[in-house]
Amino acid sequence: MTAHPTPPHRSGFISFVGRPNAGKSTLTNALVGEKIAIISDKPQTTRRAIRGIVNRDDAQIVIVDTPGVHRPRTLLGERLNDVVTHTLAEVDLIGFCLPANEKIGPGDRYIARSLRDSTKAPVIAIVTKTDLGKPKQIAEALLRVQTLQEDLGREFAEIIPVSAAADFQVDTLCSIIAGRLPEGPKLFLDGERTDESQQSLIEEFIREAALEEAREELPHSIAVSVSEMLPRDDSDVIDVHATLYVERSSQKPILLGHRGSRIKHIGTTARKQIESRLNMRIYLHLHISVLAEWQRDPKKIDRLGL
Ligand SMILES: Nc1nc2c(ncn2[C@@H]2O[C@H](COP(=O)(O)OP(=O)(O)OP(=O)(O)O)[C@@H](O)[C@H]2O)c(=O)[nH]1
Repeated sequence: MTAHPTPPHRSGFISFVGRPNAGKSTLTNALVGEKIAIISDKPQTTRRAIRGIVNRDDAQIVIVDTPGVHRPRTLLGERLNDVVTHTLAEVDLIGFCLPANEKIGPGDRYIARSLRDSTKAPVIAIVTKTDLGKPKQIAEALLRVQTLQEDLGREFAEIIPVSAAADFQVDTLCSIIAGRLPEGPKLFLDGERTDESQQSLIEEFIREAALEEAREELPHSIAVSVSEMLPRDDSDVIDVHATLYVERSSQKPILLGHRGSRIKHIGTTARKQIESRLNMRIYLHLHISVLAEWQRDPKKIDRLGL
């Protein structure tokens, strides 16, 4: 009997791109197995590159979840696009997410051309949300995807249908990604799932809770900044002070709710998420402040660390 040689360990970075709502965050979470990127029904909720790490016996996959590439309309949009281009130039692999239940549009072609211009990394076409389509539609979607190769300027390394929601082919995708990373040792220690700072994660969780509450009224106008995290002397509780920024004073009461009921609810939801995900005990002090037109002002964006 001949012993099989152990396959080499691989490690590297992958970034998922795709237009808003393509399912990038959900896929990241399905692969990493923990809620790290924030998810929302509203597009453009992912504001910064968040890394999730998948540790396997044969590979370590570091996922850099980028905001959707899109034509910038505001300064914040431009910054997000800068982050994206910067990130794309440095990754080993790209996963281009294309929802099975939607036609390929100008947005997808724009992304394909951005990829052509900004990276030489292999691109895997991932047809997402297959649970939303019939087999015939999925087959058609897989064919349609190939037309993007013209804009991409090269062939896709793979084309694979997945559903993060129905856990269809997520493991297969994981193996494909692992197999395409360069040989190398682990880049992050075991047990580490994200290198995003605790504070940023806390901000993301609060923002997600606020979006859940005020989805209809304030789709994009909420930013969150943690100002202080103070450990208590007499217990392991940490007092976290955070501010939710809205753009207009008329938006303040929306977040406050009747007698502060909404902000209270946001606080409870966020605290529970933070405590269970980050394994810490906190007391959350939430404040609401108006930062007028923060999306268009570079100084204000800097203040929020975006
Ligand atoms: N049915 C179904 N819905 C999905 C699946 N993946 C994602 N979704 C939903 O699609 C919506 C968008 O998913 P996200 O993961 O936030 O998409 P995204 O590409 O990260 O979006 P942005 O952050 O806006 O760029 C959410 O409502 C998800 O619940 C899936 O496999 N099946």
